[in-house]
Amino acid sequence: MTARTTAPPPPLHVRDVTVRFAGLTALDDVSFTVAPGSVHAVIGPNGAGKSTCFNVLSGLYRPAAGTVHLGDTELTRLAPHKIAGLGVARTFQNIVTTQGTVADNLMLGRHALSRAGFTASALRLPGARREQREHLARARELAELTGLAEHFDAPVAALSYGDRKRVEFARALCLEPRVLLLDEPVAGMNAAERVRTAEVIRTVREELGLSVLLVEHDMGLVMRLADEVTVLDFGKAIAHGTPEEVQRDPEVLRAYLGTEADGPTDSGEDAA
Ligand SMILES: Nc1ncnc2c1ncn2[C@@H]1O[C@H](COP(=O)(O)OP(=O)(O)OP(=O)(O)O)[C@@H](O)[C@H]1O
Repeated sequence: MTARTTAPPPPLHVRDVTVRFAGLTALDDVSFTVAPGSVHAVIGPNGAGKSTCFNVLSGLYRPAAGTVHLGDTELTRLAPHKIAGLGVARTFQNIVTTQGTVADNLMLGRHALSRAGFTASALRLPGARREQREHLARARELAELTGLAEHFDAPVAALSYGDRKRVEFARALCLEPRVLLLDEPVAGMNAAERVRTAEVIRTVREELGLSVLLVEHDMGLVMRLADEVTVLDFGKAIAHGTPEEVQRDPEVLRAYLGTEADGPTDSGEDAA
């Protein structure tokens, strides 16, 4: 029994967000909405503002203007741990765990949800022990869902790169998010690992009913997985729509260097 959420997640609204670094406008009045339970991708050429957008959503950057809301709750300018606590969890592009076992890493994710205090856990009081067992059972379920069950007690350092990246993914899921932000989830993976990760993302969305917002350069993954795509270019949102719509959008083709051949097309050898 993996499903936890009974109600669909609230929509995530990004409204008129602007971020400036000295003279550079990294995000310029960007708006989009991640619909409940959807997979929404943010794409764009290098330097378009995708990471900046993620950093605003997860509380690492404060926008000069604009707001982010999860349903009616405003997230703008909250600290990252508060945003995570409100149900928006993220993975990082370049952080891949090498310490401890898979179980240890997933339990770190559960730690934020722990009701028993540190002292009660350290003293192994009965309530804390029960809670610990429940968290471990849930961590095991999420390891199964992300294809890591057979490695649950294995040291992370012994896993393949793709499996290690999925440990990060599973750890974010351990926060029981309603919206999951995935920053280049298949970056650096080989073709087989990309296919596997795409399947896992699809399964997780279906089983847990959460919304997924992803930044990804692998257009095969984006085109097959996303319900909706927002295209950024030089900090502006130049297109929104289904993968098919944005692939045909002349503005998008121009942003990806002018011709259809250079555009965000699916090469056919990518994920899923
Ligand atoms: N901390 C920062 N200080 C100054 N400029 C920054 C900072 N972070 C990003 N930028 C600039 O803001 C713009 C948007 O960068 P961002 O990293 O968001 O783009 P991106 O779409 O994620 O690019 P990539 O696909 O290459 O990762 C770029 O011109 C970048 O150089």
